[in-house]
Amino acid sequence: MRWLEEGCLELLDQTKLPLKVTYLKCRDYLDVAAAIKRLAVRGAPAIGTAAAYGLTLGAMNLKTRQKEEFLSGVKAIASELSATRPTAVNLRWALDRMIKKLHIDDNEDVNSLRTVLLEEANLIYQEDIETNRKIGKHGQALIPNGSRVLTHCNAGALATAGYGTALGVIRAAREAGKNISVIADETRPLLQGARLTAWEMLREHIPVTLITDNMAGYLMATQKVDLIIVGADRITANGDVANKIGTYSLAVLAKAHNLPFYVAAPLSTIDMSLASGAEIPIEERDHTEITHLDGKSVAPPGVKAWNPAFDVTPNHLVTAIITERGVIYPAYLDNLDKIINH
Ligand SMILES: CSC[C@H]1O[C@H](OP(=O)(O)O)[C@H](O)[C@@H]1O
Repeated sequence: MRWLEEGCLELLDQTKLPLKVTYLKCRDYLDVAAAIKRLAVRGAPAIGTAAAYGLTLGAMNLKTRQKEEFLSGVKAIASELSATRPTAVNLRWALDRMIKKLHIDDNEDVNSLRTVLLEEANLIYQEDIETNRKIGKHGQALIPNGSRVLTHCNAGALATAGYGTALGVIRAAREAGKNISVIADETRPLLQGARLTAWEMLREHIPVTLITDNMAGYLMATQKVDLIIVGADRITANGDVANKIGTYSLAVLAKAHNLPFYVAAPLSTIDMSLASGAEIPIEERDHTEITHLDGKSVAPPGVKAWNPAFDVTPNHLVTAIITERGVIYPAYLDNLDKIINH
């Protein structure tokens, strides 16, 4: 994504990848909200960053010059953007951070507040890339040379402002000269692994092998993988992890096969207000994402389908959480508060 000087947000339309590289020009917050809802932009940090720019666009299009009216208008837009997807906490984190910027200096007029919002959105964007590089630096130390790394969904540059979280660790390991290969779960139903992770890796000549989700167990049983690394959409105070549906199954399999299971995520993904994963709102999406493939029905008409977009991996199945501040091991999670707030 990039902010264009004429005052619009340009988004790579991820629903069209890998076959088409096309861009959306968002000129109002409603364009961004629609893009988030249909996963044209997706991935916890990416939707937070896009929402920050969406709020900026909304504020620019508010006609009022009256400050109180402007502030309540911006807050209403933030609520609409926040409601687009319930699970990734980065969406709310980014919007809350933007709103907080509007109360610092009461002498600001509406126009200067618009500038404050754009500057904060740019900061969120730049910091996310820096954060991902730090996650990569800490995480690559855990990846032995020659590792075959299984990942799920897409936690790459496409899911962030750039560089990626789980794929950022892979990028950092390769930048450190390690010979790393990737195995990508296709990640039904929306195929983020097949369409997006494979695309990112191939573009950078990082060896990648695509598998269907139901092959992961046999891959581990036949010793064709050395470790698993995934992203996250929300991590609770006890270290439970919400991530793309299918992550929990991988974590159970990793435990059964005694393989390391790493989660790479920025601290903005950690929600200390929730004690455990049972409290995480899990997005349920339209059943046609399951019954149809590329617009064509693959199931008998009228069949019911259950389509939770995420699941929750309990902390005891997580080997470590890799953040920009370092690696957190579940056994020390009671220090999470100190790590986040030190
Ligand atoms: C870097 S966090 C990416 C995270 O978000 C994805 O979900 P979605 O594609 O529905 O936005 C998936 O859970 C990834 O791990």
